[in-house]
Amino acid sequence: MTLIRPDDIVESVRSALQYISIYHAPDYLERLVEAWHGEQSVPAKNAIGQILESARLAAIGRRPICQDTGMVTVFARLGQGARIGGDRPLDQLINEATRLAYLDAGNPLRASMVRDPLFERTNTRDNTPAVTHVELVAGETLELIVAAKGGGSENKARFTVLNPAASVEDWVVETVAGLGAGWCPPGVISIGVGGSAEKAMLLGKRAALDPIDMGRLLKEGPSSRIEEMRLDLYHRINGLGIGAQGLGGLATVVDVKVATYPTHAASKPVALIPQCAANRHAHLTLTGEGPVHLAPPPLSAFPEITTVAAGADAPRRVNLDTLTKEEVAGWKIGETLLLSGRLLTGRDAAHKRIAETLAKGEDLPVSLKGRAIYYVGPVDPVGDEVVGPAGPTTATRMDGFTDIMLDQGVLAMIGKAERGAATIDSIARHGASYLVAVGGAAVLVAKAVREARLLAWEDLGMEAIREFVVEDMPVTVAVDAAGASVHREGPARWRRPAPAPAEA
Ligand SMILES: O=C(O)C[C@H](O)C(=O)O
Repeated sequence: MTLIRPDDIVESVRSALQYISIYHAPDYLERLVEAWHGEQSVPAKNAIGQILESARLAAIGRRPICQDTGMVTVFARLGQGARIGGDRPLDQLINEATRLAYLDAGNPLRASMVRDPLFERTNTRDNTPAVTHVELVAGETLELIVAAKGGGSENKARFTVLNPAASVEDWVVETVAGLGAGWCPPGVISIGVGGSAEKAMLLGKRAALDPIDMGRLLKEGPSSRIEEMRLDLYHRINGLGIGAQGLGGLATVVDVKVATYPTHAASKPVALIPQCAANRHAHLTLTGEGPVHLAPPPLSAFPEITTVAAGADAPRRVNLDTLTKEEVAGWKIGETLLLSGRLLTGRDAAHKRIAETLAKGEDLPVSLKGRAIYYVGPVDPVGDEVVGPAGPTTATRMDGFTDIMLDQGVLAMIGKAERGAATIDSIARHGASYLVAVGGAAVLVAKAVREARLLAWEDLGMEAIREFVVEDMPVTVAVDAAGASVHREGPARWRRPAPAPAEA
């Protein structure tokens, strides 16, 4: 019987969490580079380029690839010939590892977990608890898959039970078409089919963490019906034209996974799990011989890409301190802007509190008139950093508050992913604009922040209101003052039929 020491589990998981926060998985990166080379849509290519540029900066600086350092999810397979020493349950050991990894003094990660999902939603401040799944298997080792799943992609998980004769492919393609871009494409779509409702979800979740092998499949062709289905879905989803960040383009997925399990004759449960550009996971096997540490990938795995054009193609520069409606009216969707000046920050919890404060007839702690607001929850800074990685959060969640914000005089909002129809109308009515930064390019965005200070509501943790002073922060105009939306027009322009199976 193998004895696995509890401290070895804590150390292995701690170190894996730090590792995956910093380094993109090389197999994902490889496909992303291919997607970048093949992308013909300029805004989408630029977005992929920013993710790649940011990935390299994260690896060099040993800082998180995304400000959303995720919810820790661990799949454990304990061999029945192995025993974990001590009397602390495995989930407690994993929580301890999470606490240590997220509070690491050299590379603190963002605490995103809230206790009590229904009411208070108070941040636990150390990103615990993790979500742990344990399976007992034959063997004498402990296998751990350690993942950190971002909230934006987790929010887009979907489940259905189809009739046995219905097409899984059609449901998947239709569902992805309606998901929007909050899951930060280009990424992986993972499908779990069969079992019971919860089994299908777990199949999909687990398969999302398998190695990316679509490059091989495209080259060699399918050798099973599942592989045929994966290729079909890959082409049909990319044919939707969603593209990187939903800006319209050729690359929406770099891989599609399908996992199955026997099911009831009356059922066809189907889970759809999107995996974002921060495709973080590590696979460890503990054999009883001490903790496992992963060797960092060589820097050559991270290509050098420069994304912001110079000279005649240089983007328009915008001074946020003197922003006017007249200036905003001149911006057109798809255009890149370089923002400089003072920028407010605020996301879900701050918006809710702003609405509650105004509803009570009280003054806000900061005037919103003429301001731009960035939907962000940054990582805490270390060393000489002004702010830690600080990419955008999904703007769609702020739609319900947009009228209130615009009525208060906000002129521009910055986030990621699409806005709803009513919000777009409201933006146009107010002569404002919605801009997008690239989700997954968090280190690159943070480099543009020259100063950061807390303005209000510190108790909201990473969701507090801050003021950034930015210099040349790159953004793309997503909704302009005339009410045009890049997330509507981009995908419509790049949508195309999937190639027939023989051409694929
Ligand atoms: O929480 C965040 O910073 C981002 C979130 O994962 C999102 O994609 O909306």
